[in-house]
Amino acid sequence: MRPDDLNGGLVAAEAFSDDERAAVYRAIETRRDVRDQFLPDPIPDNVLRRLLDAAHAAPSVGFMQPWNFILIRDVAVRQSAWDAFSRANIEAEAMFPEEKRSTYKTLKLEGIRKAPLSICVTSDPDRAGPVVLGRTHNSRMDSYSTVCAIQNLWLAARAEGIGVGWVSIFHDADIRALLGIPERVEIVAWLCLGYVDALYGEPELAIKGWRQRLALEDLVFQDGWGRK
Ligand SMILES: Cc1cc2c(cc1C)N(C[C@H](O)[C@H](O)[C@H](O)COP(=O)(O)O)c1[nH]c(=O)[nH]c(=O)c1N2
Repeated sequence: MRPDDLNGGLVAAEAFSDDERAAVYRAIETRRDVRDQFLPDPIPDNVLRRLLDAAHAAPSVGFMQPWNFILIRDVAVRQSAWDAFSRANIEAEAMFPEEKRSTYKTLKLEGIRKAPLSICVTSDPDRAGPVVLGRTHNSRMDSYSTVCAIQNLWLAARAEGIGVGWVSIFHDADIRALLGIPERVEIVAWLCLGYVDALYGEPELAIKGWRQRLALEDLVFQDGWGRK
């Protein structure tokens, strides 16, 4: 819409109905990071398109839309990604204090081979030229934009009965080489996607005793850092 159009492009923005609002909060509250509950059923193209449309509707700094979505169904490619995860996960375990290592070892932290689809989400810092509106004073804003796209996809997937798991335990260089991603492009996420018929009611890491949800009251300050 051009700026001289009637209403300047504005459309009505009434609050959602009770049911619509409940659905939005339900998606937010029941979204989970999925590692093991994936069913093998493929995600139909039209459903995948809805998820990608949701991601592509995300806010982005200067409207730069820095994301790309590399769809990976190939079993051999997913196996190589799992190998990269597996090597890194051994290193990861050793980084924790000794008393946490045995618990760490019991955690399932990826679903790369079980989920029928992986999506590697990348962020291209050069998408909108060297000077980007809103990124002028903080160069990380393009990555943050891409994370917004991932969250949109994650929530839309919940509404579709599709689980999503974010995997970040790998050396970038391994995934970069595997998928031919240029050096200048940032790898933001490896996502595992598949239909699910069960989800944990709380974060799996909380249920398995790794870490509990913090009290919101402790995280909200009034008019300055630390002021309750
Ligand atoms: C940036 C980023 C990176 C990762 C994750 C998340 C995010 C936001 N999470 C999932 C994470 O553990 C999970 O979100 C929390 O434990 C909270 O659980 P729910 O997402 O509410 O189920 C995650 N989980 C996992 O098993 N392996 C991983 O490598 C990662 N990496």
